[in-house]
Amino acid sequence: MASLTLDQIRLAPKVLLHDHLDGGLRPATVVELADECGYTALPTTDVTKLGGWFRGGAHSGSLVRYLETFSHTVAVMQTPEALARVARECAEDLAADGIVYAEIRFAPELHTENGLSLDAIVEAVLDGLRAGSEGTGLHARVLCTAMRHQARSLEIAELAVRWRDQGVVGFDIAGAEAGNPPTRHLDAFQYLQRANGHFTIHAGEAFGLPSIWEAVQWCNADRLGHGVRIVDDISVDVEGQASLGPLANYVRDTRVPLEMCPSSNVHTGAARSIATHPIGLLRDLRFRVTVNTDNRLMSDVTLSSEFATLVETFGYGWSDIRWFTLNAMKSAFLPFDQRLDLIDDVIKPGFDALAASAPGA
Ligand SMILES: O=c1[nH]cnc2c1ncn2[C@H]1C[C@H](O)[C@@H](CO)O1
Ligand SMILES: [Zn+2]
Repeated sequence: MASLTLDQIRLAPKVLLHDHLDGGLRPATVVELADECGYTALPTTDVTKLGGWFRGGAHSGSLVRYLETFSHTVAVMQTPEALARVARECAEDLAADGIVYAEIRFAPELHTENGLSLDAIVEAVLDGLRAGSEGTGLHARVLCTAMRHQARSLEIAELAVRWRDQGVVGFDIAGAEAGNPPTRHLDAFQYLQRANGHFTIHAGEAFGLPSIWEAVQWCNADRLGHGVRIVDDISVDVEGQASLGPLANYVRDTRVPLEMCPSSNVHTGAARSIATHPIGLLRDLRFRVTVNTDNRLMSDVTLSSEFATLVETFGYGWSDIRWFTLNAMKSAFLPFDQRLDLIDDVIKPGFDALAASAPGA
């Protein structure tokens, strides 16, 4: 049977849980905003070349080098207008890709260079997302990220709780993983638990099982950002029989959602290739796997292109994309009744209609 095309996948009602606002700018917007705010350190102001530069810098095989490219996007996101524009365009781009629910994350503490307050930063992003989603099928929400090498996580967790009824649905920590374990921010995670808040933790990307173990067993993370290194606790024998260690069993048994970002993992060196990416094994073993973009600009992906790559590599069809999508919607930090409404009224009917009209695989 013919495999699904990118255009077909674009039509599917998809869900995105892991996407960085400062990793998803349009190259033309970076150039225009740099011009407006007088930022002169861009490697080039040629839009095509700049897009290529971000890809080239990001595909370095090192998370630390990958993260260096963000200095340019963050530099041009220092006013309410710039933040709102980037957020509006983000929502427009996700809606155009057929996404019906998205959690967009960013680190407010990175946008204070001109003296903006953390609240003003969140407000501008929420305004932009609202404007870009209007009239589309997209429901956009925000996760406030704290940078794991800094010491503002409790403050950012409090910020997330302060804005929780206005579009912020959770918290995250990101940045260089090695040397900055999740327990460094235990007070923020404990505060969020007392406040009945939700959070995900980037763990098991550039560092292995100890990071995942801390995120799950010390910090009580609701979800794991990436979590690819959970495969280090799984062995597969010559007959293809998998056996799981205690942490892998725990993660699967308790249905901890894994926010997997295959292309980003290849670019940062967390996986050697898409074909050898643990997502294939983890999907077969029925972990609660979701598919995500991470950074659309740096990794040059959309959620649809990411699915198309998986279709090509693993031979996935509609039923697999639907499974990943339902996993993602079930794992969203949106209230249960709203998750259910999107599943019953949008996602299931959408996939049923597509499978009937374009049976592909
Ligand atoms: O994949 C990632 N791992 C760790 N940190 C990341 C990743 N992608 C983006 N970040 C960082 C860089 C951004 O400036 C920050 C907030 O979005 O999060
Ligand atoms: Zn990320």
